[in-house]
Amino acid sequence: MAHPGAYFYLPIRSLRPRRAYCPVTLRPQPYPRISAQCQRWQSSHPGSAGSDNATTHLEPPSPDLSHLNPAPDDYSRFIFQDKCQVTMHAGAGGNGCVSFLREKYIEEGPPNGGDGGSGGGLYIQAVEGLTSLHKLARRGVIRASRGKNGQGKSKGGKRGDDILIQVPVGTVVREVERHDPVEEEIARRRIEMKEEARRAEELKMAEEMRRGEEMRKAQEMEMEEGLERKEEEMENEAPEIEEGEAFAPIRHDRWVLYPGAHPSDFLTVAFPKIKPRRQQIAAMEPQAPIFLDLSKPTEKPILLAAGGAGGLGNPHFASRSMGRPKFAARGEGGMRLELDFELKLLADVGLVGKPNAGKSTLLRSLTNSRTRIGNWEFTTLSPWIGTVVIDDNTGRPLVESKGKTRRTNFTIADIPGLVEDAHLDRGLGLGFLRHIDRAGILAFVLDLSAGDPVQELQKLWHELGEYERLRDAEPASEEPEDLEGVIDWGPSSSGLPEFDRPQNQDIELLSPNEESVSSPSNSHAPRALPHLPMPPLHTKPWFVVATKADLENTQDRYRALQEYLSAVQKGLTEHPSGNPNGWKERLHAVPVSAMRGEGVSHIPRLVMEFLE
Ligand SMILES: Nc1nc2c(ncn2[C@@H]2O[C@H](COP(=O)(O)OP(=O)(O)OP(=O)(O)O)[C@@H](O)[C@H]2O)c(=O)[nH]1
Ligand SMILES: [Mg+2]
Repeated sequence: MAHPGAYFYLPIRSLRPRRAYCPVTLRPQPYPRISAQCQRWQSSHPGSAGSDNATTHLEPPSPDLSHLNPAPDDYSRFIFQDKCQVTMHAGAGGNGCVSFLREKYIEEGPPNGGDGGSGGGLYIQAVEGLTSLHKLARRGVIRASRGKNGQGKSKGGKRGDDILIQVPVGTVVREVERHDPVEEEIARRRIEMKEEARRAEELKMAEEMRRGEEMRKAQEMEMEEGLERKEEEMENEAPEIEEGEAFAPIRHDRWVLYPGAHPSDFLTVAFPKIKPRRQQIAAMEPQAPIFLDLSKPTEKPILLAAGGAGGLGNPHFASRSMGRPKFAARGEGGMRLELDFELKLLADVGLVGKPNAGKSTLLRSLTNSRTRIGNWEFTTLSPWIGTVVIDDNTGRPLVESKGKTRRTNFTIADIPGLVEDAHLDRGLGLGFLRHIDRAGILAFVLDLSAGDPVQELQKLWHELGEYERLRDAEPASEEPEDLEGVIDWGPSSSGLPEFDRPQNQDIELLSPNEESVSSPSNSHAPRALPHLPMPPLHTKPWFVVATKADLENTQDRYRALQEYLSAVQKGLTEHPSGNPNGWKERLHAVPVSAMRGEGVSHIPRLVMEFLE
């Protein structure tokens, strides 16, 4: 036990209770205006913003609001990419092995070369939690590994490792180009067989003509010199050599030769005509050309391209006439795919507003994002995606989900500010209007302190409408004039491809008479992909976030905005987009002070209503 005298030496400061850090005392100004507006909004929307327990969960007392009004250098860099093209290679199959059993007293054992391992496949999966394609874009070329070669003693080669690429939900994958060695080999064989059939036909005709000629000559001779002389002539004729029977040069791209063999050993070897092979799993590949609309998370990875089949070892070629074949098959090559990835759904909610409206501050107050905030226009120069976690990762949802799919979070995109005539590429260009196009729900962020919010809303809708008009007119003007040789294809309406390729289609040898199957997959010219079809902007659910409600003279403006929206909803006023079919089921204007973090808790509730 310490001596009571010891306390005498302690500094007096340490004995005093520490004063808790309290932002309220640091910023003593009350904000009665926003609180009053929020309360009114709550009472008018009892379902969505009541004073139930969930509110207290959603809006825990924030001890520190400095992150909502940060210093100019307090932000992080957000790398974002919504489009990219990637070249992907499936692994080639390993080669078969040429080997023979060697044992004591067995001089020339039977063949025992193992088969090569199959190459690694390419898989894709859409997962939640990813928001950008920049990681994929950085990889550029992706290769699955090759299967290992077979070995002696009938040891098969190890199969190559598969590659799984993960993309954000809402990604659309389209094929730009493909190079399929198996398909090419099939096409080459088809040409060869046609050529052979043509040559056989020619020989047959030549033979018939020769026979006819001989008959004619014989008759003449019979008449002129007699039968004896004709027989003499026929004996002197050269023996028939069928061109088709000549041995073709060895195809080293298809065969592995026994290293111990001499090239002359193969002069009389007739290499079997084996069909190009595919792995069984290749039947699961989506139909070419690939079009995948990954609008939902995919539980199981989807196969894009199976690796090449492994080559067969030499025992496969043993026959009665050739007991010890000194060759084995090489593995089939892997497919090369050039794929275009595009985010069709950037985020569940897109923040649309003029520069300096307070979009980034709103995103900061809703999420943990560290987007840049500044009191000047174009603080945000590229989209930022934030995730609103609605179950706090505790398993107990803060917003009760009524739908079957229990969502635990949703994403919000902070998009650079929209200026007047943005559709004419003013401001930060048309690029970010494309991002607005890719948001599921539009949240119009209106600065109540900046002027008439109704007018502002109408201007924003006008820009969107003009952009939409240009966007829809674009494909026609971009159509290439010369369409010859371009293979036209339309994305499947069902989104996900149908896995209906017959199992044995790939290993079937086509008869020479068969017409060549159109193979759009093998067209080598890269195709200009058409624009992704997007739903019309005016049909998307939308709501208004009336921000900076803590400032002076904002109450009347908010009231006017509310009246305007209820008139639109009732059909008394034209939809701000000017389109009679514009979405106006449930129009809300949520007053918030993003900088104070007040009123923002209603937004997750509202968004969840829309999402369900
Ligand atoms: N008083 C008040 N000021 C706010 C509020 N929200 C944002 N601001 C201020 O408004 C200014 C602009 O905020 P930002 O969030 O950067 O605006 P923005 O819409 O992202 O602007 P851009 O990125 O340029 O398009 C900053 O100085 C913020 O502090 C608010 O609710 N109340
Ligand atoms: Mg911003």
